[in-house]
Amino acid sequence: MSDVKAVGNDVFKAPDALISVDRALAFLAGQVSPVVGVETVPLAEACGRILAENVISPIDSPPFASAAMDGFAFRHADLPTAGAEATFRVSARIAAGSRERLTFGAGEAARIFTGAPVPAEFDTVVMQENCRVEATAAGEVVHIPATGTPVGKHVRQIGEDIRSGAVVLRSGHRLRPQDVAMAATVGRTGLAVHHRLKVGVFSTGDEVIEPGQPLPPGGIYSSNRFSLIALARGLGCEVGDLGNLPDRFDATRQALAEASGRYDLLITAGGVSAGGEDHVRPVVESLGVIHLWRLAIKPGKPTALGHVGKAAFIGLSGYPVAAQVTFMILARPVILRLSGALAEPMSPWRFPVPAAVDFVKTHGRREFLRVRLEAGPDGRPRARPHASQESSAVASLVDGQGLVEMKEDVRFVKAGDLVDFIPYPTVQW
Ligand SMILES: Nc1nc2c(c(=O)[nH]1)N[C@H]1C(S)=C(S)[C@@H](COP(=O)(O)OP(=O)(O)OC[C@H]3O[C@@H](n4cnc5c(N)ncnc54)[C@H](O)[C@@H]3O)O[C@H]1N2
Ligand code: MOO
Repeated sequence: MSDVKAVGNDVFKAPDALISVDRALAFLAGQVSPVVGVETVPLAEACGRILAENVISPIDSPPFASAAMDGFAFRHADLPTAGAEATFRVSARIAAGSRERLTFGAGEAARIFTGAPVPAEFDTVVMQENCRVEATAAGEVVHIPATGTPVGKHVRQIGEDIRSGAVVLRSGHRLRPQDVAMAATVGRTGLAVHHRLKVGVFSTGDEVIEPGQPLPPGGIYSSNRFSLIALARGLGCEVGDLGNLPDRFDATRQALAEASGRYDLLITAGGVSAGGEDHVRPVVESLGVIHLWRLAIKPGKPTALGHVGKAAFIGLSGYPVAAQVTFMILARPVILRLSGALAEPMSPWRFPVPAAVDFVKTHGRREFLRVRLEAGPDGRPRARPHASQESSAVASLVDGQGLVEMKEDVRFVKAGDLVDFIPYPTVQW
């Protein structure tokens, strides 16, 4: 995020006004730009990284006309227009990798194998299963049916997949296994990619206890750092676990100020709502700026976005479900844009799925329900909301496969109506 005035200044005048998710995303799309440098990595290390160059193919692919099947290469014009089959003399054997320059006369064919170069005189390959080979005194011959193998069949033409000079991968793209394979296909050994975004993650709260410690009265085991660190790593970030902040202004201020010099983005969970012990937002305001705070989203209303010094800042709700859902919807595009992944959409893809039951919503926030997909009567998946939609109900996330988005103005969805389903992230997302 660049150092801009808060877009939501006007809404702060009305204490109950919330910023819509669309408005927040539009603001982020306009303001967040890459902050990370570029390095070259070997192809084997490139998956999951964000490309920082357009990759242009210097070659045609396939680089030569090649056989797509094991069989016989021949000149289609040598087939008779009448009669059941034609007989060709098999005058060569061409294996994949062959570099021999062979010449052929009329009525000749070549035994050829998948991936082998098709000689210039030939234009067609017939599968070996479809012809008859015969050993004669004059050598091997092959009988090829006159019909059933059209001209050009089973020959992969030069440049059929990729033309020399074509852009095969675009800058800003997050590299998947198939993309790395594409780079190799055009001969690359390394790629220019963005440095990994450095993300520091804090949890907050005096009640928050590390797993492994005895649970005191009023204590709760910390889960947020585990989910948020995993989610950020899944987006390719280099993540620092910065521990838990106590509910004290000074300690929070010192920790955020110190971390802001070492990370591109700081993420906190908890301490951003309106209570007297919620110090995170006042601390960020004292060190930098809050661009957006209080969104019309459920769960995760108190989410805050801003800057601490040069570091971008995202303050998520402490409620575990709210923290994870708002990460998926709001932190994800911020991280991708800061990381240089400009080709990624701001919002995750949604897929229409029928509702298994009636869905009711009683508020005007955009809601993300945790749902389980179950097989409907037609065998197709349909979405059933988890029994508890509380922001604290970790089981609601564990139990299902994704979220259903209910827009601000939607109050009721009938069983069988299509709803927008967003799958949960997997290890890399
Ligand atoms: N008067 C108001 N109260 C609240 C409002 C409001 O508008 N006015 N908003 C509510 C909403 S909505 C949410 S969401 C929460 C968010 O509050 P915070 O972001 O300040 O989060 P905390 O209060 O620190 O924590 C909430 C909840 O989550 C537990 N928690 C915190 N950290 C962890 C952790 N690392 N692992 C597991 N659980 C954690 C914490 O103990 C609390 O129970 O505010 C409402 N209040
Ligand atoms: O926005 Mo909160 O997560 O509803 O409790």
